[in-house]
Amino acid sequence: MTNVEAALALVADGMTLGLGSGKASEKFIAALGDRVRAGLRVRGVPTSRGSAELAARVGVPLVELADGLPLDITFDGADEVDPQLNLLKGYGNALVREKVVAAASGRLVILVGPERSAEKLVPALGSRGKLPVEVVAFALPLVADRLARLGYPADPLRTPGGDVFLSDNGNPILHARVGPLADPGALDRALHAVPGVVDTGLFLGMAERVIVQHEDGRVETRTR
Ligand SMILES: O=C(CO)[C@H](O)[C@H](O)COP(=O)(O)O
Repeated sequence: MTNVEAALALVADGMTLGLGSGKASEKFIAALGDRVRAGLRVRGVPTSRGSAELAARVGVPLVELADGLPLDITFDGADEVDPQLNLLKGYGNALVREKVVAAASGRLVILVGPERSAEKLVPALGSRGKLPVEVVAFALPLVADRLARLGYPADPLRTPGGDVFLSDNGNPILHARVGPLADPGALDRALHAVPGVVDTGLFLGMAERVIVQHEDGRVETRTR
């Protein structure tokens, strides 16, 4: 059994599902498409243009968030998972829509691995060194300055051509250089207090379970 198969076992006919972004989510969406073509009736709310395109290609019916509320389960990936199942997300730049869709769901189930699973299971969030923060373009200098004062220098993500990258929401994303965070909740609150911050990659107290596929193929489910 793979972590995707373990996740699919949670899906029932008639559910409305949040569809995450990134490689783990893409595997889930592709496998969900197989089930839909075999007769499963579900609807999906995508968290990025990429997930929407893949879901449409594999035959998963999509609905707008307004027509999907309340969602039953969101399946997504993560960049870091701490022992309490707090998450750091957004290396794939879909953090705002991912957090909105997760918050609109009764349950958030996270798929990790097999790629980089050992690296992603961290003792403290921030261990991989990067925290994405989406901001309103006008506020970029202010938020970068506040981050630097907090001890986390940050630069906007750029395209290969050197332009400031814009998310699906049309906003820049600052990548703050962080280390293991002693109090991620305090940092999240401090950042949300800065005008122009749209959201951070800290998903605290949101995940119900994390289904890890270790590099040796073993599947482990962690619940909160
Ligand atoms: O937060 C995300 C995108 O914004 C992804 O869920 C996260 O980056 C994990 O992606 P992958 O499954 O490709 O490792």
